[in-house]
Amino acid sequence: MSLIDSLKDRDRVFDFMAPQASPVDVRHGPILYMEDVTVSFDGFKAINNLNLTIDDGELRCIIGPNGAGKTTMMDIITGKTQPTQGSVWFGSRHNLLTMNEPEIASLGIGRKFQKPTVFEALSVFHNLELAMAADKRILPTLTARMTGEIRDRIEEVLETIGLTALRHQPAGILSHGQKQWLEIGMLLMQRPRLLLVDEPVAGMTEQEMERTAELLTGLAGQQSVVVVEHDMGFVRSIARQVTVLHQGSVLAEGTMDEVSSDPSVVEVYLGADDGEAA
Ligand SMILES: Nc1ncnc2c1ncn2[C@@H]1O[C@H](COP(=O)(O)OP(=O)(O)OP(=O)(O)O)[C@@H](O)[C@H]1O
Repeated sequence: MSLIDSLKDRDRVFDFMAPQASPVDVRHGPILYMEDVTVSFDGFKAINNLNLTIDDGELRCIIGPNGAGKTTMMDIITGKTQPTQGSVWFGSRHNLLTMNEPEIASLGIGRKFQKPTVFEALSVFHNLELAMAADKRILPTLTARMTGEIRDRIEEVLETIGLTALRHQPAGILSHGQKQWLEIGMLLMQRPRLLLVDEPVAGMTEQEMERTAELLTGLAGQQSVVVVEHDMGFVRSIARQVTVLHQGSVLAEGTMDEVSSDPSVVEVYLGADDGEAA
């Protein structure tokens, strides 16, 4: 019995992961639009009048010192945190502030947390199959043809994440970097429109970082990708457009060269202990 067969009765467990159709309307504007967003924690503004737009297919890097509000910003987009004020739209149709986390995930917003959470005892292939099995558009009507399509999709994703040769290996034996790619692959199985990726290269070797740069730049275009990252070398290697957050607001936006020569950015980074923007 295949893993998908054995999971047929368990799909409810994965409700929060299962995307429906993705009717995101980007004909007249960006895929993500945040306007005047503020989040207060006991009076402290972790996000303060934040304005941010992400275009369809764009790869955007978000940088900023510790406590700048990067995680809170992602929590708002995914529905984990509700802002005190402002608006957040996914395309021109979906007001994310009226939706809960599972509804937002089902629109096609995937989030990759810093620590990989793959199923270590399962093979690389079965991890991807499991991610697809969460898709309720497929599960109730699973047929031989659909199973073939799932296999094709798994092959495609294996190729994208560079793990084809390791498909039958248990995920537990993968390196840290390979686990990160597998988890990105698990998100890709559901064809997200927007991927939020938190510190993807923390703990990676130089070689893994290079491969991750190729992977993320290759994904852009097919979906929008927002990367929060502290490693400035990595950001420089992938970023076309960089947004610098500071004290919950956008401090600067532009190419890496533009933001790293911006005096206000230099000042913020010189006053911080987690790296330089140059
Ligand atoms: N639930 C919460 N209650 C109170 N304060 C919070 C809460 N969540 C975040 N904060 C505060 O909000 C500010 C922004 O935090 P956030 O984690 O979003 O920053 P960050 O840019 O992701 O930082 P880092 O780079 O260190 O991960 C910080 O000062 C943090 O202490």
